[in-house]
Amino acid sequence: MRYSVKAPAKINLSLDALSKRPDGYHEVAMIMTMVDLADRIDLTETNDDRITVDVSEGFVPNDHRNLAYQAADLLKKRFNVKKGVSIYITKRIPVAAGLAGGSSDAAATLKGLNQLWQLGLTQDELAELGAEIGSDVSFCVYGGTALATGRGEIIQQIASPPPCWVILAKPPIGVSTADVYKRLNVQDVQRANTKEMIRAIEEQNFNEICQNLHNVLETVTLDMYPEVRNIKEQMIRFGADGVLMSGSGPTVFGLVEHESRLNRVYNGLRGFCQDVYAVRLIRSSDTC
Ligand SMILES: C[C@@](CO)(OP(=O)(O)O)[C@H](O)COP(=O)(O)OP(=O)(O)OC[C@H]1O[C@@H](n2ccc(N)nc2=O)[C@H](O)[C@@H]1O
Ligand SMILES: Nc1ncnc2c1ncn2[C@@H]1O[C@H](COP(=O)(O)OP(=O)(O)O)[C@@H](O)[C@H]1O
Repeated sequence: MRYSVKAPAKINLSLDALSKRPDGYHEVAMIMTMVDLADRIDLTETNDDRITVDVSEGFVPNDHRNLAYQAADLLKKRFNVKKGVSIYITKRIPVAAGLAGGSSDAAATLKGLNQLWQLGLTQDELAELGAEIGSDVSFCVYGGTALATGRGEIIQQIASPPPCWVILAKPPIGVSTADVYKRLNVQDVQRANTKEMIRAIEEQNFNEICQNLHNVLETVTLDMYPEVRNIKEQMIRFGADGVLMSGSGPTVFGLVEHESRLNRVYNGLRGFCQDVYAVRLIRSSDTC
């Protein structure tokens, strides 16, 4: 038996870190939404009670360190599954980019194995299991657009933003999420306007969404990597309507309302960056 699942990338339209928790994580308030740049997870049931992982890109681990492996291992142990699975990951999402590629692969594996092994788990149960793998996995189980709080695992789904293009530009650096959070001083950052961002999305007000783009982790990553600051400046220079770094970076995204401006922004960024993508927001009514 085989089962294939798409694993879309996410961008953070707003990311606030409110405090440092006793467990070492940060209390966050984030608005996240999916774009149609996705990995593909192919799951093939085996009878040898083993989990194997192969990845189309060599620099992603294919053992217990892979988040898709961890998702399969969690389900096998928690539900005493004796069958095995061969996992093939076709990577399209840049790695260590602030786009939750690994987290989305884990979420897609949870959803796919729930079907393949007929576990009968609900989406909420899968999201709860996902939180044991990583803070972004719960959101990736639900998809759509959501307010994420706690360490990122408490999900309240909200309306989809109005349709627009998204230019993603990832400079050739890998950023450690842990390192960025470690360097963050939550007392010393300008708060994000989370409520205003939610209202702008619910009112489908594209200009207000662009005005309320805010990511407190930029203060760390832009100081560590000036090339990220430069990409932001170029995105604005070539005419994106709204610009922000996604997650812990280094990917910068530009929101573009009208397709007529898309090529100028895309081609402009290609002059500064190899990894540039023109993608669309996935509205929750879209199939994925
Ligand atoms: C920054 C964000 C924004 O969406 O995404 P990415 O940039 O990774 O895509 C997320 O908060 C990343 O989520 P995720 O990548 O799943 O983080 P985890 O694996 O759970 O944690 C990695 C490390 O980041 C730090 N961490 C993570 C989440 C959080 N709320 N506070 C933290 O301090 C911790 O040091 C933790 O050990
Ligand atoms: N399925 C996976 N895809 C990508 N990276 C993975 C995966 N499993 C584990 N990793 C590891 O996770 C880190 C990057 O995770 P990723 O989700 O791509 O970045 P980010 O958290 O910045 O969005 C890398 O160190 C990579 O080796």
